[in-house]
Amino acid sequence: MITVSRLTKQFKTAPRKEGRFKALRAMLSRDYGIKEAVNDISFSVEKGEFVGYIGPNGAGKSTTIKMLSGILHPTSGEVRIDGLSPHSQRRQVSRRLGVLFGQRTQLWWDLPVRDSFDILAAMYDIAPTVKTLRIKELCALLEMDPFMDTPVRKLSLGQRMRADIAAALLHDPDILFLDEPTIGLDVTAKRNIRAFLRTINLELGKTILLTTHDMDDIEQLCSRVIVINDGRIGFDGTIDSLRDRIGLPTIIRVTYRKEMALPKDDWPMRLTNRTGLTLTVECNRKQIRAMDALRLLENLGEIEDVHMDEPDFEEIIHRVY
Ligand SMILES: Nc1ncnc2c1ncn2[C@@H]1O[C@H](COP(=O)(O)OP(=O)(O)OP(=O)(O)O)[C@@H](O)[C@H]1O
Repeated sequence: MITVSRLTKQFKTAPRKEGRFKALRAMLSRDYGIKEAVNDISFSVEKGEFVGYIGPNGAGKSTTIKMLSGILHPTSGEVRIDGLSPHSQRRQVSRRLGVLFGQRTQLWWDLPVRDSFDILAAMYDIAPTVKTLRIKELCALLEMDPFMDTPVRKLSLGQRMRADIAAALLHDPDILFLDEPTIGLDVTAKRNIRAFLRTINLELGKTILLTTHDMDDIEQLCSRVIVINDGRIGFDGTIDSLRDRIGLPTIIRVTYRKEMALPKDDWPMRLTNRTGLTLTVECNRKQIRAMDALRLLENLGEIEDVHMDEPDFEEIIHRVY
């Protein structure tokens, strides 16, 4: 559905510590620097996938999304959306694509939400009956009724984000590019938006590429994660395979009913603490499966309680960056 082949984007950058006009002259001459914002990346996304596209600040995420949606032209390489080029076949591609940049709104600031939707519907040539039905559905799903007649500038951030998501879905695209859809939202608003995105992915089969700095978004929504760092892809796979690759330990705390035996030296886990009848061990999922670890712990005595802490996802991502 989405194919990215050897995609590169270079930006010209003015030399530093130059005056304004010197910098301009440098841009026009050959005396400028080159920033490789995206450097030879390739990946493809199948229909119905929910992919997290993550990386530290300045890694090249927005630049990629802009090339994928036809806003920016690649320096080299190719993007295909359903076999079409987002740049040369922009109109056809835009019918299949919904794009959201969470930091900016695509709605008209001074107009009521309803009027913004009307303009967008006209731009996408949506028939009036279809438009009415779709707005009604989106209104119900995103609970927008209370603010449909409010000017966009008066909406809370959570309301504005819901209206923007509805705007991106108004023409019923199959593919969604979401750049920071939960930025700045409170816990409840985030939870509601995640639930909505999960529904449209699972029940309506929308293909979603999500850029976010919120690792809970990724962990709760994405079946696959692509990590970009300094313009290059550093990882592409499932969250579980990312956990395995980084290899942070799972921590298991076991409380026994009565005095237990202690592990032998050749144990495949590390005993980190013993307090009374409680043992804390670290095990690496690459070396031992959780079920096997529990079996070994059972051999030491009768277990009363088990607590298992998976490595923190933020910590895993921190190691990848
Ligand atoms: N128009 C431009 N001209 C010059 N450099 C640019 C331009 N746009 C982006 N860059 C540079 O390209 C790099 C990648 O930027 P991009 O906005 O894609 O990063 P990002 O991963 O989206 O970052 P963030 O998480 O902070 O939004 C950065 O170093 C940025 O400064």
